[in-house]
Amino acid sequence: MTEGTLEIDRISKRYGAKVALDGVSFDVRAGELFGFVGSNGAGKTTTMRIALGVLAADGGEVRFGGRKITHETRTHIGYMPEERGLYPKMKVLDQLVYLAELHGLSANEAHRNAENWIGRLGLAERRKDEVQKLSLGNQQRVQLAAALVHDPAVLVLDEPFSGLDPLAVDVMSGVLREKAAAGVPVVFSSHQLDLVERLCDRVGIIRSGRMVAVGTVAELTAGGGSKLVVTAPGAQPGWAAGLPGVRVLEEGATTVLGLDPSADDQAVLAAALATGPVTEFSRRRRSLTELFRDAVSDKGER
Ligand SMILES: Nc1ncnc2c1ncn2[C@@H]1O[C@H](COP(=O)(O)OP(=O)(O)OP(=O)(O)O)[C@@H](O)[C@H]1O
Repeated sequence: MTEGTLEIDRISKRYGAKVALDGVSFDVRAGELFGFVGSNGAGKTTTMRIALGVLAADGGEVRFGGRKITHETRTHIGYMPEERGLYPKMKVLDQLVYLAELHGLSANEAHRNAENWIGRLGLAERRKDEVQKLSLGNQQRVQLAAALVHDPAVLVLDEPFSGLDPLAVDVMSGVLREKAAAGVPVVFSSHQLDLVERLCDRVGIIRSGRMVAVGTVAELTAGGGSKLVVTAPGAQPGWAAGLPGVRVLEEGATTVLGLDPSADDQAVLAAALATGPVTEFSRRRRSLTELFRDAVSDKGER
């Protein structure tokens, strides 16, 4: 299957009277790692299940490479469900081989791929163990291997990082980046916003079944002014009060100032220098976490 963009186009879904998705659209481009974030119950799992085709949308369409996803193209998607879907009593290697064969690989290819991912994901010593006897983190590694074992053209992962230790997070991050670099559109949901900010090329924020922001982290955090961190050891409290477009957010050994887009940072530097030496003067843009709080504030989801 060739490279392409995964397009989620105006999908909607109701559960009875509850509107879970209301015209959700976003693209995950070939070679892109896309972070899908939103509060509990915002609609992430519903969107991903529809993208995979295990759940039917009431409206809208999902396309890959310009074509509507069909039963055949669906087998080219690697999916990691939130409710981990492994066979508890099956051994790790047997399970991966079985899943690869189910996706149409020959016995030889299935074995080769299964052993490859077992090695890559640090599961070599567990390959003959039943899945149910593994720790949760290792079960998750097997689940990732299960999503990858058939060489998918698209990866859709529901909270792949939850419950992983820092080393496993590094392994997972590396594998996802590598797949993206190989031209696979990769979308994953997560509540770990620092990780999403660090890892993803683009991010989409969903709130109550609607996309409220889509873009690179730099694009999304560019608006709304920025912060300046100033350390001027000789400064007296109130040194920055009254500077145009400047709000004092924190004052102490280090002062944190909120700057409106119109504020003149050089005037702030001059005011700081007027108090004596300045040992730190740096801009800090909004973090994804701050942006997220603003984007989803004032309403719970459930
Ligand atoms: N099978 C179902 N029947 C009825 N309502 C459902 C069903 N599945 C999900 N919902 C509702 O649809 C909304 C979206 O749920 P969804 O699981 O997609 O959210 P989510 O963003 O994945 O949440 P979380 O971060 O908690 O996993 C929620 O209000 C949820 O209660």
